[in-house]
Amino acid sequence: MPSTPFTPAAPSATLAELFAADPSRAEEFSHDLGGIRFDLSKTHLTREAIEGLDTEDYYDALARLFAGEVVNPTENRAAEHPAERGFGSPDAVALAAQRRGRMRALIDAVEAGAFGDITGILHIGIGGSALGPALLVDALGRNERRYRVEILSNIDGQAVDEALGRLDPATTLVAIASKTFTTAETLRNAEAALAWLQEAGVEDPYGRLIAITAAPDKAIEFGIDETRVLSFAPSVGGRYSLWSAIGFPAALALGTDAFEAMLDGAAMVDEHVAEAPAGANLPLLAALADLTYTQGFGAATRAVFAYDERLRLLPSYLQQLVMESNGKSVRLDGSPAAGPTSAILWGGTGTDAQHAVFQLLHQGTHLVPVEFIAVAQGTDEQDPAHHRELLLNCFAQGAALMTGRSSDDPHRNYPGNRPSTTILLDELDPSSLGTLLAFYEHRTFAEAVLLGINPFDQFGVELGKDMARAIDDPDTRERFDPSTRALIEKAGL
Ligand SMILES: O=P(O)(O)OC[C@H]1O[C@H](O)[C@H](O)[C@@H](O)[C@@H]1O
Repeated sequence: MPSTPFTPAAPSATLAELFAADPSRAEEFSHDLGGIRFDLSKTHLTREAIEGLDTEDYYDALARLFAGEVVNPTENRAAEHPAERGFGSPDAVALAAQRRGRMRALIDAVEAGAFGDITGILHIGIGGSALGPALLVDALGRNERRYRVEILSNIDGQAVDEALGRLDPATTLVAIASKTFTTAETLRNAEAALAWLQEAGVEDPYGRLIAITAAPDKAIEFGIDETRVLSFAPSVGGRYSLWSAIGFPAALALGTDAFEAMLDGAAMVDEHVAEAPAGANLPLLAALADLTYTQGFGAATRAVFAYDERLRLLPSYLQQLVMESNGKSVRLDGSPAAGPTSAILWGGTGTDAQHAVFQLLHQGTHLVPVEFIAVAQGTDEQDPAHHRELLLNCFAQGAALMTGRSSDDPHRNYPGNRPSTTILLDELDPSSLGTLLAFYEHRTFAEAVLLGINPFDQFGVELGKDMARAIDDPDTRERFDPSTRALIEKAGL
């Protein structure tokens, strides 16, 4: 990890000037990988900034990541999610493959009718145990999903009722997904699902439960038979876990071949970062652009807009990946971070967002680097005219942000010079989605290395959990502040 923090400066040239100075800019700053065009040319990245980047620490850290060394020192752990895709120590790769074989066998058993006539799956999990599977199923299983999949995350009883209401207890499997198998929301919702099966008179309700966890003993303690516990390595972080058994509902709904294709698509990025020189290493370039905006330009946020309904869950998936990883204030050695770390990631879908939040992007006082994600090929079912307009809108927004339009009337003046990255997938399929998500993982990792922070712990979420326990106990509740005590009283708790 770097001993001096990396702080890129904002280049003085505008985007228009950068394009004017270099006729090959569009080409030079666009790269293709796994059927995806990554166009970074409308950012303020410059050849000088790339050449000036000291990448020794990054490639060292990458080698340690792939070797299964401890890259998460605050928890004394490796981060072995790439092993799920074949990149890691031989032991980790072999173990991941063996566990995937068990998942496949369980899916085969479901299909062979071992659980009766199953038509739906209730996947209970939260955070990294829900966002990835939800995205995969929503993005890839809209037209050909083989099972009805409901993802239940929130502790809110309304969410429980709604999810259960869409399923038939007689033909539903319940997957309880929790890395730790201690998460309060997930366990509470699992109890509710079990009661639902019992009340419906299902003969062997426990026999319908599947556990997905890195703590198999706890799942067995819960009452789930060992044969139905799918495990994954504790060194796979929650927000990096969709490649493991956490992806079970997607593998079931989309088929194991599709799931494997997604892993292969992700492996392309592992291979890319390991081999590409810095000037062509896409996640590293994107991380450099990110830091140029947070540190050089003082941008607090970064916005991601999916110009494809199938990717509408991408922003929320990325929020956890990016902000839980790099939303830190201290460096690896505990010293304060030298400047801003992760941008606040937000976003939505195009074209909806154009009619809601783009005003601020075009004329507001905040600089917001924007990311557009689009798919060149629409679905077979879709009217091509709609898809054409969707894409044209997407590209028009990037152009408008960059070029602006001057007017003597300040209200009608568009300053331009507002950056965007465009990620254009040839088509959306398991492989390209795997590539896209692994690109974001590696970008987040590269950014952490350049900042000298640990992207793999998340102590920030623990305090609230402790307080939630303490607030439920009348003895410790008394020690809470007057505002909180008054709220509890007002709510009648
Ligand atoms: O999978 P689990 O152990 O149930 O954890 C679920 C989620 O909750 C935690 O609070 C963490 O912030 C997340 O990183 C994690 O994905």
